[in-house]
Amino acid sequence: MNTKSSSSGRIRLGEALQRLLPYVKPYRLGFLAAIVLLMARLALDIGFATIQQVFIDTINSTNMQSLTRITLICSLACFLIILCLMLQHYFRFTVHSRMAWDFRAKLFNASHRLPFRQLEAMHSGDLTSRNTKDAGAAMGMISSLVYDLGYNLLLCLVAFLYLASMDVWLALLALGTGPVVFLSGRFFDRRLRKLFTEIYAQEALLRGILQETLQGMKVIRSFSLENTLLGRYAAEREQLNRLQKQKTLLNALLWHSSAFINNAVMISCAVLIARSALRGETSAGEVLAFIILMGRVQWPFVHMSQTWGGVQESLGAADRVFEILDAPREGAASGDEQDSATVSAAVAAAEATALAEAAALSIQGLHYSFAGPQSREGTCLSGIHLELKYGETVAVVGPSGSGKTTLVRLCCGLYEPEAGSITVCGYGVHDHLEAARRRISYVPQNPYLFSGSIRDNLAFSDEHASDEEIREAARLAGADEFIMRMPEGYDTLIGEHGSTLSGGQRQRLAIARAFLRNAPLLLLDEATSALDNESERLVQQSLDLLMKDRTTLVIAHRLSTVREASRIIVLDHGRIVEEGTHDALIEQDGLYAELYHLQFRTSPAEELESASYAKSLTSVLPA
Ligand SMILES: Nc1ncnc2c1ncn2[C@@H]1O[C@H](COP(=O)(O)OP(=O)(O)OP(=O)(O)O)[C@@H](O)[C@H]1O
Repeated sequence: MNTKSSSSGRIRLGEALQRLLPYVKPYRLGFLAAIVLLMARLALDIGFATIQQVFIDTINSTNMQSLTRITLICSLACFLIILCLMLQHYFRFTVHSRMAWDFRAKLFNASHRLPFRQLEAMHSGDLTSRNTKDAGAAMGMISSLVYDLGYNLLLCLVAFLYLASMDVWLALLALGTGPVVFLSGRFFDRRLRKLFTEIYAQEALLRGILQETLQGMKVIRSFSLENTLLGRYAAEREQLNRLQKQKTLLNALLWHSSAFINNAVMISCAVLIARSALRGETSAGEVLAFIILMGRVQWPFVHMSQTWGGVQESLGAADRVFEILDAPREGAASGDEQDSATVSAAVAAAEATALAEAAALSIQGLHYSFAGPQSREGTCLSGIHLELKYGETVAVVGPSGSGKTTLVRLCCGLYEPEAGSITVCGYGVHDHLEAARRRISYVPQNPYLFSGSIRDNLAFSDEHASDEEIREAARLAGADEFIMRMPEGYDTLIGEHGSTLSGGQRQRLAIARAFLRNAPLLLLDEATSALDNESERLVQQSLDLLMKDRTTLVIAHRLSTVREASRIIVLDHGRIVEEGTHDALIEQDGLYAELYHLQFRTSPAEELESASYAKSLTSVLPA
């Protein structure tokens, strides 16, 4: 997905309207109220010209009583116009704001359904911009077209008819030049729309830099990178300034060229009507009414020209928003909708059969490349065959970049295999994504915690879990003790990404989530982050308990894990190059033996410690 500019996916106005108008439905009463108030304002606007005509003629007639009456009517009209404007403003913007939030909700949903590869390719700042500012700007198209453009067209028509009743030729002159004003503005349309798309993309880029900078503040400070990042921000900001300067120039040209044509026509018409007044054919009041009405015929064209500029802006934003809404959904081929409809009975029955017949995890002929199906470059995994029987623990080892993480992500259905299939407890990840995912617990190296309470973070695994179940999961993960020591216990807020917790505590919360989920297949990426010895021991203890009686595919970084695994598979350049038990592979003296000496067996003392630790664990684990 192009994050810098999306000029390729340009949506037409008709199509955009067709897709945005349904959002009006829930708020149609407020929407209609704003239209009715607009019509009232229109009537008052036109009526005001007549009132002013009478006002001036009354001044000339020096009749004091009539003057008082017309002054009161004039004030009342002013008051009503202001009242209409206020109420209309209230309804218009309340409805717009609600529609924009509904639209954002739909976009948020679609963003969650984007294939993971697409998400990886986009900057989160860009996606945030599309979900917030761009969505609001795209929805702004409805109010611009209905309230601004629609109102101005009507005002122009009614004022023209009124004017024509006074002088048909001057009315035609005032009307005839209007389209020239409007069409002269269309000259800028294409450029404006492209510019707006570029501005939105550039703003998204800046938001991304800001977001990254704030999140990486610790690293930035410790490496003294402030100036580098500020420089980068300034360069991108400068580019945004350049684009905004171009936009301002174009808008100035658009608005003022139309205002110039408008003024020239107004002055010519005013001179003609003034000459008629000098000849005694028209009263002073009629001259004033004529000039006001002429303004009402002409000005809408200037205003429409500006509104049209705003519509181009909305279309620029809509291009970026619809790009997300129209992107393919993750697991589009999956039969989960039907699956979830019939989930309770049919799936439970199927599960019994699946459990009896299928392997916990079956990977057949798996091939995956980051460069896409047509490319031979960037092949990440190739010809992977692997079966995990229920209760088995298989360790995956391999040099950095050999494809271990990618393999786990494919099992979770985050990537779509180019060839081959993955089945979890009998459910194909491709065909039954949700069903397969419900049978997986994934414990990553760096668990992601949400800002909120500990309880909320744990309940993500099972929203129906009771407090007791949550506590039991935390107990099993060795987390209950430190949670209870916190001021608010399970209600303690843990800050953004769990920033108030230590690495070991975050790991144990991730393990507690897995206990709570209680899925038959555990995918585990062992933490390599520098945990201190005590934390590592506690985390290891919880993990061993979690793995007990579960089928586990583990990216192993610990000696104890590889030793205890029923099988070890060794990945190299995306292929399984060795497979067997620890002892068999050591004897084979291939890549595993090499890795073992380099990666796992750092010192004989450590090996000894690890072996005795493994022994001690068996005594603490429940039978
Ligand atoms: N999102 C991505 N886009 C393109 N290439 C990627 C992406 N993620 C990983 N790769 C590439 O795929 C290969 C395998 O990466 P992977 O993360 O699966 O390796 P790994 O064995 O888990 O490595 P490590 O042990 O260092 O974590 C690497 O060459 C990596 O550069």
